[in-house]
Amino acid sequence: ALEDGLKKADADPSVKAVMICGENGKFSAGADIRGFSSPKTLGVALGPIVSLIESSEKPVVAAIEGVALGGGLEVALGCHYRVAHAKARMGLPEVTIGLLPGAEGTQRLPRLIGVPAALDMITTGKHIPATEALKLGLVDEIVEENTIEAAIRLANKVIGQPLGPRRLSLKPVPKLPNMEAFLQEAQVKVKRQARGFLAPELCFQAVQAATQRPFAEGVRRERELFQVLLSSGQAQALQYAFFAERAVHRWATPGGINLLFIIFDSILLLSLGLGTMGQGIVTSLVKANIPVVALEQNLEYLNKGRKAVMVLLEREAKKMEGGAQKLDFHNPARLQFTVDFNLLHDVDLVIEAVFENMALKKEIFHKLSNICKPGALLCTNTSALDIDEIASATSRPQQVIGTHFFSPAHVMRLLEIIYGRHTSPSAIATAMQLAKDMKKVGVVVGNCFGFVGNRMMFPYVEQAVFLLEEGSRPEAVDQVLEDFGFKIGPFRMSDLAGLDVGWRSRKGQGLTGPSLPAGSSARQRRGQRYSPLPDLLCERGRFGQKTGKGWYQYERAGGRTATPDPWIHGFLSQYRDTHRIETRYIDQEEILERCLFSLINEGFAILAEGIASGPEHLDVIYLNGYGWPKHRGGPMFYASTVGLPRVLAKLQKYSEAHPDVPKLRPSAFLKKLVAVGNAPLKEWMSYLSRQSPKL
Ligand SMILES: CCCCCCCCCCCCC[C@H](O)CC(=O)SCCNC(=O)CCNC(=O)[C@H](O)C(C)(C)COP(=O)(O)OP(=O)(O)OC[C@H]1O[C@@H](n2cnc3c(N)ncnc32)[C@H](O)[C@@H]1OP(=O)(O)O
Ligand SMILES: NC(=O)c1ccc[n+]([C@@H]2O[C@H](COP(=O)([O-])OP(=O)(O)OC[C@H]3O[C@@H](n4cnc5c(N)ncnc54)[C@H](O)[C@@H]3O)[C@@H](O)[C@H]2O)c1
Repeated sequence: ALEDGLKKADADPSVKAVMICGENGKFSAGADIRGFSSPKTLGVALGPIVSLIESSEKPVVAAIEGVALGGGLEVALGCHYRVAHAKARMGLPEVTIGLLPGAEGTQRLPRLIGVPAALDMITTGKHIPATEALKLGLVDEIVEENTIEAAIRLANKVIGQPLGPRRLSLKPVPKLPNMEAFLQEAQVKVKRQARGFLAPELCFQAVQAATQRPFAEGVRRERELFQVLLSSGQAQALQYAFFAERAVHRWATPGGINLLFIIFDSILLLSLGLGTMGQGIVTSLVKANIPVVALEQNLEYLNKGRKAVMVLLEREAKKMEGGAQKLDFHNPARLQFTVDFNLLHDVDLVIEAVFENMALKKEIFHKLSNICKPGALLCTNTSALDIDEIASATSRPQQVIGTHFFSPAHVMRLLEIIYGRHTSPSAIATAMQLAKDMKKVGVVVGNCFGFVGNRMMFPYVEQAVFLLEEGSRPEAVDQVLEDFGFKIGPFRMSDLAGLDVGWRSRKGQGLTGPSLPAGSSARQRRGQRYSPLPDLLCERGRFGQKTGKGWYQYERAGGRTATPDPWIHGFLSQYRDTHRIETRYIDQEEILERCLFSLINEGFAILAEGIASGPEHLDVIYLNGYGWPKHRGGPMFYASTVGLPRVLAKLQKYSEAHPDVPKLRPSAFLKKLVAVGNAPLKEWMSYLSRQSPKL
């Protein structure tokens, strides 16, 4: 249509100028992402159309409202002028779906805004607001009112002016005094951050081509690189993740009705407990412009919590400087700190984030149930405790729900929303709306120990520790998983989170500590293999970063630089001697498979139990809460790319070698999917007779 319209306009002598706009207040979100997996649309090339726009003998002006992203922005770059609405956003986000701008954007953008800014936009995919676009010279004008009228005004003004200087393909790339050095440094940075993710590096190469070759050759290079990415499994994984994230948003009642909710800017929300999690939750709520009351158990904790929240908010406010939105946190009507439980009367929603202790949580929920107004929703941030048991302490279990934030809560996007036996659909819908308003990804899951994310994480960490018993080292295991793409491996992660957290939980479960029955075997619990290694470290005060020692050593307590610790190596070999474990060399493949396949196996069990509605839910949780490498699409997608028969065969092999480890025993659901012929991921759930009871 664009091509036809342009040709008509060019041929019609009564047309003096052209304005291109989008419909319904949006310029364009770029190419249809679904088209990349459909051979039918693959023949359609946008680049030549952008060139056609640019070569028009009549001035073409883009009127950018809403978004101009990807191919949309590339169309705008082909125009001779760009007018944007002040609220519009622009970007080349192709990298986030595993691609690069494939319609000549990598060649035109550096010519317009210079290499550093173009490289930043193209390799990160970030969206920039119109105000920043104006500063960069990406747009010629921004307007508060009618963008289309403004674009037509500009078009009329420039009729008859020479178009050559406005054709970006004819412009040279602005020179830098140190272009070579700049590019070298930029490439190192891109490579370091990519950790096996191809697209940022190929984006870099395309921009580099713009600095080294004439426009037409640069375009050829862009096309070659685009094809490499298009046929890579990584692009498929990221595009799957794009739609998976949107699919988990579509939440409906059993009757198919998507209920709606409270308008959050008019409600008062209470955050209870201002520790690590409470601080991040309050910060996120303030950022989302939701009025909040923060409550602590006493003044000492309150003052400590208030100080920490203020530091976080000041930092956030700084980041937002120059943008359209301001953080309003000095106004007591927006943020209040208190130790007075009477303030609970007026709140519409409570998020409890006190210590992870069932007795305390029940006491608090009993109190909340008595004090809060009847309609108030009561949410708990527990990491693993039973939502039904917490709800049983209230007279309104239908309004009790788990809202599991991830640390740091003002940064991590994931919000696991856990419904209990009695939780009402409107409570679930309200929690989903809260996630959306906080710009988080809400994923609704069922109630079980550890819910989805932590439950899948347990076998992964368990395998990592078993591998140490059998002969590996923390740094070797971490290296394999970091090479796979995780930001940090399981041992660095444990050191960061604090080994004492798991220790407390295991004591609570009677797996270690004073409640462990006398005479228990050191390496067996309830008939299953158990590793006391993490407990032994905790008994020696090695809690990780906070104590300066854990699986690694650190420069000081609170230090962040992990160094392999000879003490740990000696301790492990002594431990193996004590328990007569024969040390063996464990290769990278075994490390990777035992850690990942045990996690995936648990995912299949979760699906079969109806704890999650589909594999996309598990993947979205892992991509947004657990640092699973995005270009691998999430654990269940990864399993589908490895092939379920291979995952099953490997689990069978490891399970035979370790019969006392139930988490390695292949789940019945995985076996079924293999038996029906390695069903594609989209069809997995159709092989389950029982769907989730409520969703
Ligand atoms: C024109 C020729 C195409 C032929 C293909 C052949 C290729 C060969 C030639 C190469 C040409 C390359 C061109 C270019 O360089 C490549 C691209 O443009 S890739 C696409 C780049 N754009 C994006 O990545 C934008 C992605 N979208 C977003 O970021 C957000 O959706 C948004 C636009 C900011 C809006 O956000 P929200 O308001 O929060 O809404 P949702 O995110 O929930 O979206 C609503 C709805 O729209 C669907 N959707 C959004 N963008 C796309 C898209 N680009 N393609 C397909 N679908 C899109 C989204 O999925 C939601 O629908 P739902 O999934 O809920 O049904
Ligand atoms: N830390 C994490 O990484 C993480 C991640 C997800 C979920 N969680 C969960 O979040 C909850 C809080 O964890 P945390 O790490 O923030 O703990 P924390 O120990 O840092 O903070 C708990 C806070 O609760 C306060 N508190 C205790 N009793 C109270 C009462 N009666 N009234 C008001 N405040 C009270 C304490 O004073 C303390 O400040 C736990 O359930 C935990 O399992 C923690």
